[in-house]
Amino acid sequence: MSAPRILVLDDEADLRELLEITLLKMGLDVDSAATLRQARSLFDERDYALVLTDMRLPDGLGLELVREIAASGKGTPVAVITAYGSAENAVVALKAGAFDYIAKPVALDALRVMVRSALKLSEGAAAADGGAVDSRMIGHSPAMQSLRAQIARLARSMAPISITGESGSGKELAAREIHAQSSRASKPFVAVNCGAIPETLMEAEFFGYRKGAFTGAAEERDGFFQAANGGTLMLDEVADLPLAMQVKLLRAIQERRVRKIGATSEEPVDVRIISATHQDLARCVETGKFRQDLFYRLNVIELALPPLRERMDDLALLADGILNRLTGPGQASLGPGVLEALKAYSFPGNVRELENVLERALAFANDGAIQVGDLSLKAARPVEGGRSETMTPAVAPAPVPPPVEAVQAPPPRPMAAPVALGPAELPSNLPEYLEQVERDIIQRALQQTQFNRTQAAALLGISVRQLRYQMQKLDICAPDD
Ligand SMILES: Nc1ncnc2c1ncn2[C@@H]1O[C@H](COP(=O)(O)OP(=O)(O)OP(=O)(O)O)[C@@H](O)[C@H]1O
Repeated sequence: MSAPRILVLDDEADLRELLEITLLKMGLDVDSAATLRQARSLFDERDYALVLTDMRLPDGLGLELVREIAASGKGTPVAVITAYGSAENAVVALKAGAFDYIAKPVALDALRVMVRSALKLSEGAAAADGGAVDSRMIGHSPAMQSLRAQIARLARSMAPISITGESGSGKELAAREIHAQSSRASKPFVAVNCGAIPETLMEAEFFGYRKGAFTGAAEERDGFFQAANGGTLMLDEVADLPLAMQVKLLRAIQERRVRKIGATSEEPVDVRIISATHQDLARCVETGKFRQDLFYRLNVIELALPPLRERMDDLALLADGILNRLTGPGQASLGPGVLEALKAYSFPGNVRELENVLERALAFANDGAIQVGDLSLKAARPVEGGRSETMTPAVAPAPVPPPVEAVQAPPPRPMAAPVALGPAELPSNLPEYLEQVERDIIQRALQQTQFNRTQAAALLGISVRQLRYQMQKLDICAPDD
């Protein structure tokens, strides 16, 4: 079998030669061109495993070739070579359908990594992995079909993706799916909840540290970037990143290099970034909470997940899939009227809430047959500012109590409500009293939101990080802890 063939398009003879030699040494065949015209005619004649093009050419822009190849339907990955510091060009090329980019001066180690990644795509390795991916993503609604098609397309590129969608709508699941269908599938997928890391630990967590870099650094440790090397790093709740960390992250993404705390040199990292948030990032930029340059970098391609209430056609399939996962195939079922009751509910907590509702209902159900009375659907309440008006009216909780002999619901978590004080009364121990009040309020918010920390934090007007910190301090556990 002949070696994969690469098309190199660059008008600088020196750089073209360097690229040719590097690729030949990798055992690949190379054709090269110095103008767009030559490249077009070569591309029409042959199939390439990768096209590598400079941006500025004597007879036009490399971007034109990117667009033409994307429209050709051949599925050939194209990577662009951008001038040093012209991050904007890279973003434009990625948006136009480029698979990846590499900045001048071309670092040969990074070039090799990129080429190998492109080859995996061309060899169909990704298709083999991706096609047979054991997908957990359920749904046949038009919204889900379009989402699947977008995921398949995005999996073939290195472009940073920003996933938006309400809490529990499946943002992390979609990110995992993109990774699983990509040429990076055999490498790690690392998901980081940016809202859960204390600010003081952020740099160490993201970039790692050398032994002795600070008090307590007894061993050298990798950060998230090193852990995700070769794979995908998902930055969940990215809007919660403090501004100082945003600067460092932008640098790491742009340079594709990170420096461990205490290290004197940087190390290259090959990581695809997927970010997610349930907040409006553009709005965060307007209010100065999020850096515009980082927003621009992360938001190259946006993937919007529909809320569950906008794809109720999927409800039966989803319920089936969730019940199968919880009890095993065919062990649980929905009784008369249950699906209708679920469909009439607005699911502010989306698929996660559906999972919780079904799990709880199962605890009440006889022999796995869930009845309307086993569902306890909450009155809808606003999830975040401004969202509530889009919700459909909620169903009142069904009045039928579970039969006495039914499986007992899990015992409620102990809630030490604070002792109410009379108007003239003072607590004998103020810190203890305040702790009790705080614990009681946090527990109530968590129970109201079925332990969805993001929603509970929003209800209480604090960040998820603050909520996690308080939960830890007050020793409040969620069922999934
Ligand atoms: N289409 C789907 N099919 C099956 N399960 C799904 C689907 N979408 C979401 N889920 C499930 O719902 C739960 C929540 O999904 P996920 O964690 O991906 O949501 P999220 O949007 O990232 O939530 P958050 O905003 O709180 O981080 C998970 O258990 C996930 O497996």
